[in-house]
Formats: sequence, C-alpha cells, structure tokens
Amino acid sequence: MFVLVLSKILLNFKNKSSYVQFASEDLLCFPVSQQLTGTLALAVFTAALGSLQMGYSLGVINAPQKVIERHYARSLGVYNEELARRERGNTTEHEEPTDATVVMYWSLSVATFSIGGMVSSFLVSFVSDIRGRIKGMLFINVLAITAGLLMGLAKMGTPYLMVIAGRAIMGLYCGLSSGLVPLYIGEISPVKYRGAMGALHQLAIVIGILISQVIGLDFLLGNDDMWHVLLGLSGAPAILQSLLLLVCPESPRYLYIKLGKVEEACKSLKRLKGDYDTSKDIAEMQAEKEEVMNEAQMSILRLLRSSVYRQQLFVALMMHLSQQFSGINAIFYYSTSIFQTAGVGQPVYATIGMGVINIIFTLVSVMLVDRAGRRTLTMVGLGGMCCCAVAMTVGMVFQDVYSWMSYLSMAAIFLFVSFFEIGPGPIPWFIVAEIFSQGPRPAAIALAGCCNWTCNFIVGMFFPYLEGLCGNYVFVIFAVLLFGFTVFTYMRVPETKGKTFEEITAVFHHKRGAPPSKPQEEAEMVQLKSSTEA
Ligand SMILES: OC[C@H]1O[C@](O)(CO)[C@@H](O)[C@@H]1O
Repeated sequence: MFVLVLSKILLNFKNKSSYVQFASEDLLCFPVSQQLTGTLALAVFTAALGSLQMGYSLGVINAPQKVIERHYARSLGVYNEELARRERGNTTEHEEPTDATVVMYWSLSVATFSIGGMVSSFLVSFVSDIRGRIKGMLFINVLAITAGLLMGLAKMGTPYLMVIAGRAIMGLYCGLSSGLVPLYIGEISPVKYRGAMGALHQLAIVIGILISQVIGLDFLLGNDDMWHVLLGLSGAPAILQSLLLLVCPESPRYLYIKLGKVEEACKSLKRLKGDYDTSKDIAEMQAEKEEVMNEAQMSILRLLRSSVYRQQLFVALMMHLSQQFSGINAIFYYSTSIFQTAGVGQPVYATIGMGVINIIFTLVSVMLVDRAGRRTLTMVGLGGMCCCAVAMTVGMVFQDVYSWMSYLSMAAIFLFVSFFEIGPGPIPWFIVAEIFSQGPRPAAIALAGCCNWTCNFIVGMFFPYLEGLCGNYVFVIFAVLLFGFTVFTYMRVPETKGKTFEEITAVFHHKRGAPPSKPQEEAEMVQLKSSTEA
C-alpha cells in the first residue's frame, strides 16, 4: 500500500518534471528541481520504515492484552481461578481482571512507551545534527533492536519487567524517529510535493498499526505461545532500515547548510534527482543558510519565556494537546476491550476494521489538506469526534436495554477514528513548522513533540483507571474536552494554507489584540540574538 502510494506520487512527478520558481515561503529550503529518481523513492521508503515501526509499536499492545495479562499473573503468582476460567473461555464478556498488580504492570507496559517518547523527543535536533540525518537514523536503530530483543526474549526472564523495559526503550526510539523521519523526508522532497511526501510519515504509522493488529490475531502471533515474538518483531524494521540506510544519500541541506560541504551536497542532490544543474538548488540553500545565520537560534527555555512567540507556541501546544486528549489512543491501546465492553461479538476483527478505516482516512486527509485547509479540517475532525464520543457513550449505556446499541457503539468508534485522521491526526505534526520561523523552529518542534508524548502517556497510563471509575460514561470526559478543543480551534487557530510566514505572523499579532509592536519585538529579537551569540 505504502509503495503503491509512493510510486503514484513519483509517477505524478515524472509527468510534471520541471524546475519550479523559487518562492520566499519555501525558505524552509527544499531543493528546487522536480526531477525524481529511484534513489529518492528508496530514501523516502527507507526513512518511513521508522514511522512504520512507530505505528507497529503503538498498535501491537492492543490485541494480545488478555494473553499477556495472564502471563504476567502467572509470573507474579496471582494467577487465580477467575483468570483460569477466562483461559478456558468460560467468561462473560464484561469481566475485567481483578488483580490490581496485573492491571498496574499492564498499564506500565502500555505507558512506559510514551515516557520514552517524551524524554527523547527533546533530543531530536541534537541527534540529527551531530553526524547527520542518515547516521542519526542508523544510530537510533540500536535502541529499536535492543527493545525488540528484550521483548522477544521476555519469556526467558521476568516477563513484565522485560516487556516494560523493552517498551520504554522502544519509546525512546520512537520519540527520536518521530522527529528525524519527517525532517529527512522534508529535506529531500521537491518543494511542490513536500506535503504529499511529508504525509507518508503518518501513512506509514497507520500501516504499521494495521500490520500489528493483523499479526496480533490469536491464530497468528497473539497467543500464549507467540506473544513474545509479536512484541519482539517491533524491532524488525530497524534491521532492514539499517541495511538500506547504508545506500541512502545524506540530506543535501545538512551537508550544505550545517557542514558547508558544497561538493558533497551537489553529489547528494544528483543522486536524489538525477544528473542536472544544481546551481538553483545551491542558491536556494544559500538563501536558507543566510536566513539561519541572521536569526536567533532559540533554546527551549528562551522560547517559553519569549512574548514574541507566545501566541504561536500556545496554538502549537494546544493542537498537540487536542490530538492526544481527543482520546484517540484510549481507542488504539484499548480498542479490543472497549469493543468487548460495547458488546461487540468479534472485538479483534472490529479492531482490524478500525485499522483499515484509519489508513483510508489518512489518505483522504493527504488529498484534502492543501485544498480544504488546516483549520477547517481540524475543526471538522474535532467536532465530529465530539459527536462520536457522545454516540459511543449512548451506545454503551443502553447496550443492555437494546441489543442493537452495540452497532451504534461500533459505528461511533469507526467514525471517531475517521474524523481523527481527517485533521487532528496529521495536521499538528506539520503545522508547527509552518507557524515558526527557522530560529525558534527546532525548540518549538521539541516542545510540541514532548507535549504530544506526555499527553499520550497520561492517556495510556490513566485510561484504565478512569474506565474503572466512570464505567460506560468514560467517553463523556473526551466529549467535553473535544468540544472545548473545537471552540479553541475556531477562536484561535489561523488558517495557514497557502500563506507565507509573514502573513501567518501578522495573523498572530492581530489576534494578540494589539498591533504588532515592532520596536518592542525587534528589541526582544536583538536581545535574544546577542544572548545566544554570547
Ligand atoms: O493514527 C493514530 C496514531 O497517530 C498518532 O496520533 C501519531 O500521529 C498516535 O499517537 C496515534 O496512535
């Protein structure tokens, strides 16, 4: 599927192969030539294997929950009669494990993944700059392979400890790769198709989620004998990626702007785009280099303190907050048990259906985002999710009264996921780069990534407890939050589609209530610049 979409984009490129005009809003420095080669396809595919791995790790913990919980219970010596009855299949559908220690270790297995992501997302700019994007991706694969080994060998040690450690290390890998992959793809993509190629990151994530759901079926790997292999396979794409990275070209932008290696940058451009005159691309990267030198590089702390970027930062963080507090990962991590509670007969297949819908609507978003706009799609997505959360609650509350209510719950869950992928899923990742200029951009991306992973952790860790507390009404919490996020988007998020950076900045100043106080702003910029230079 991924290869199909990639080749379609490439075919489209081939038909339109030409040089594009240099535009000021494209100062993010993407090469100017539209020429495409197999090397570019290979490089994008190779990088996206990191996103695939992230998706696999997000989805893999879902289907085998009961199997792994049983294993934890045995290992903890709390495998009681109730759990034994479950194993024989003499269970009622609404039973939940009663042992608090098993619930705690399970919740930790889910949530330590996000803690890893939270910690490492801060290090993205460091890892990508020390030895380049390719070596950065190669280096972090050590984490993925270690994590895969820990989980794959979990039966040989203390399973719950090895799984929790493996998930934490895999989280470290994913926090880094969720920054490195879009960065590398963005830097090597031709400007005109940057959006389509950038979206392949999210597409690979959702494909990874579906693969894990399918091979997590109980007659494949989601069973007592094979669950450790299922978890261990999380590290497998890293092996393939490590081999392929050896033949991928380094980002020309990193070579030219960061290292000043003109010849190597030209060589890399030619490998990515064929034999052509690279002077336009080099001139464009030179403009980017000058821009970088003119602007203050900001630390995370400075960005947090700066009044100039307060509005942008607020919007960026709120968008990531709404992505995660929409409850999407409550559905992804726990969908099998949610479907079970909702009275759905074959919960695992419903989960797989959800994965398919997830892919379809990510593709819809790829096609719509440059036409309908970011703000509209985010608002429609969040508003739609809010209505679905209400419908889900109604379905779950009345399922014992009307049996058909389980269909309502299932339809509501499917629609919830569809609305998520239309806007709130993919948009927060790239809107941060759109609303921040080169100076504060890395710090903003680190903060936004950390906010995303932190909220992901909170949902993963506390959702089972909330569910225990609120029962069938648990999605009312998300409905209320989603309503708030929809109103926020309407009031505060500007449309960035087709706008230059200057136009976006002007909108933020206007929203701040006061006209752009240039002297004050410039004074702050000068102060920031001199202090970073010091
Ligand atoms: O497709 C759903 C997945 O997408 C993400 O938001 C990442 O963009 C994950 O947190 C979630 O599990």
